[in-house]
Amino acid sequence: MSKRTIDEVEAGAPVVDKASKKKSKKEKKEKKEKKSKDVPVTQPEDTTPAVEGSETPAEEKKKLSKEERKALKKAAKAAAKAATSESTTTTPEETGETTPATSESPAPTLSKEERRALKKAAKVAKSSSSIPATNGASSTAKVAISTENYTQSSELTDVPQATIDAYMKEHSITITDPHNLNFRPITNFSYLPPNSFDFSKFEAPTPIQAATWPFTISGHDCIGVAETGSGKTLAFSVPAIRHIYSLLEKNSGKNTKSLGVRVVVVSPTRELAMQIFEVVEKFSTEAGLTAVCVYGGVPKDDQRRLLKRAQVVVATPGRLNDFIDEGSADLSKVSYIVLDEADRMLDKGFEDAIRKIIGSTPKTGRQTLMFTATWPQSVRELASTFMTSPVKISIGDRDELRANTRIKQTVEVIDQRGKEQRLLQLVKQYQSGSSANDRILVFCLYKKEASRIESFLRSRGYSVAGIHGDLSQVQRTQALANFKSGKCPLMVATDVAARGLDIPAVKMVINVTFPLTIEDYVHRIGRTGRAGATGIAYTFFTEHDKAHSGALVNILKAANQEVPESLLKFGTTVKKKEHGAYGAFYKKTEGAPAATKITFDD
Ligand SMILES: Nc1ncnc2c1ncn2[C@@H]1O[C@H](COP(=O)(O)OP(=O)(O)OP(=O)(O)O)[C@@H](O)[C@H]1O
Repeated sequence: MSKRTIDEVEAGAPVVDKASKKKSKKEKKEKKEKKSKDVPVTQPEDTTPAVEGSETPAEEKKKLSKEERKALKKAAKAAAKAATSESTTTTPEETGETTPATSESPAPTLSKEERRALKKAAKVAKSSSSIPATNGASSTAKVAISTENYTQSSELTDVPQATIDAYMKEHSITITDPHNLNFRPITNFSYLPPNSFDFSKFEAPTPIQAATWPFTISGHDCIGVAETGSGKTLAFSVPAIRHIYSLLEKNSGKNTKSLGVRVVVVSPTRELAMQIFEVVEKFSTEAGLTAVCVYGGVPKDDQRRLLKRAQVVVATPGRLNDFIDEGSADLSKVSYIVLDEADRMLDKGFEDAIRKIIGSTPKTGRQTLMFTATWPQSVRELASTFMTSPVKISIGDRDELRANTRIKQTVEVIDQRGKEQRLLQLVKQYQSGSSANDRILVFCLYKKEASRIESFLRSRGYSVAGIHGDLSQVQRTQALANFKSGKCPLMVATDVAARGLDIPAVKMVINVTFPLTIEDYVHRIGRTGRAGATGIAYTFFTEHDKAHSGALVNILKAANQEVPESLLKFGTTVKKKEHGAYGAFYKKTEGAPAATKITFDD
């Protein structure tokens, strides 16, 4: 439990009866003799947990002498100043946004009186019997939370702590929070701050939405890791729109057009960018905002024109950088940036493009979010260089690579030459009779291979859609639309379709050739079993893929799937994945603050 701070005390320490006041006086005298030089650790300045039924700050201050109040004020100022000067996230004057100071801020140098007042205030707070643990996830009493951009709803505060604990445990939610905030998960849409979002088609927020929203809405950097198909898009889209709302509130009088681009979401593929855009555009339009999707393979003119008046941009890195280079994209006011499929975006192939995009946004006053289903060690160090004291939230044990457990995985060790016939058998078996229109997604590794498999299936009478890099964007978009609508329930794709695509009711994924990385395997099979559904995945494994056998065995075991003997024969050693710049091992940043890690796994 973190120490209570001056902010918390000012925000509302509880009523103190005479007896405790007397005791407090006595303790104060004893402490005074000890002359301790310690100063309580400061909390982030926008974190002001108030205790239910507590006093107002003014009432609380009455309990201190005039000099003590004065010293207290001075101490608070000094603490705030020290915290602000340490924090790398500063407030853009224009928006007046929150500046989350970090718990790593050093204790300021205080005078003797200030220290005394601070101690007294801390003691007054401590002497109350109704002070809960300050960590919302594990405390035993109700805590009302209020920060500049987020106030926990009173209904959520009223939820019994046992219910919150049960929710955290049921969904294996792990929050690593360097700020020691006490946010409860937003387990019901009605607990969100007032908004005009239409959530009517959903019952409740998914765990990644529930757990990240308080942190993202309140303006903190955040890494969200949750299984494929778990609703990460809404997890970052809802706070994105709220972010602009709060900018508008703070800039009342300004119209939306003069805001410029404030929100950027970057995605690794064009199709995923378009899919995210569909979600974001709906919310943006409802809020009277303009969103634009910027991606390659299509003419630039329309995108360029929309960029001039957009507040929200969803983009693939290449095209966005083109626009930055030609001066059509001004990212100098961006204050909310999301890397979706963050580990892919930080991978070698995209790293430079991402550096350039992030480098075009303001260094300070920017909220940076990263979302993914896979979070390999190899990218964590690099990620931290783009973020300020991020809160890390994972659903399930995601420090180790995990596949969605609702997907039934079957691995068949096979001879290279037998792949086509086995593929045909499976398609026949799963697309027959009443299941004739069930969607099957077939993954290949290479574009040429995808074309060949597509032709092969077509030659056997199947209507097949294809999506890979050798096709024009128009062909790709059409193929995906046909697959989504069910017009063409069989699609052959390369890894361009592996990540993020949310295609309704894909019954089965077949990996004809194993992907380049084990993370891609998890993403590929994650095209099925989405939003709580079940799914099936078949993977052909050959001698050529043996470097992946150990990692694949681990994935299968962790998801309680059968591990074939024939796969074990290839060995169980897992090769560490390396990042060119950071090597195979993630090294903790020297001097980083110890974060609070709350794990609810059994
Ligand atoms: N609260 C909710 N309740 C039920 N379904 C939801 C909820 N939020 C989102 N969904 C649906 O869940 C599906 C998957 O969501 P989404 O595509 O955001 O998953 P994801 O976590 O980003 O997956 P991936 O890791 O594959 O990118 C979508 O169809 C979306 O509409």
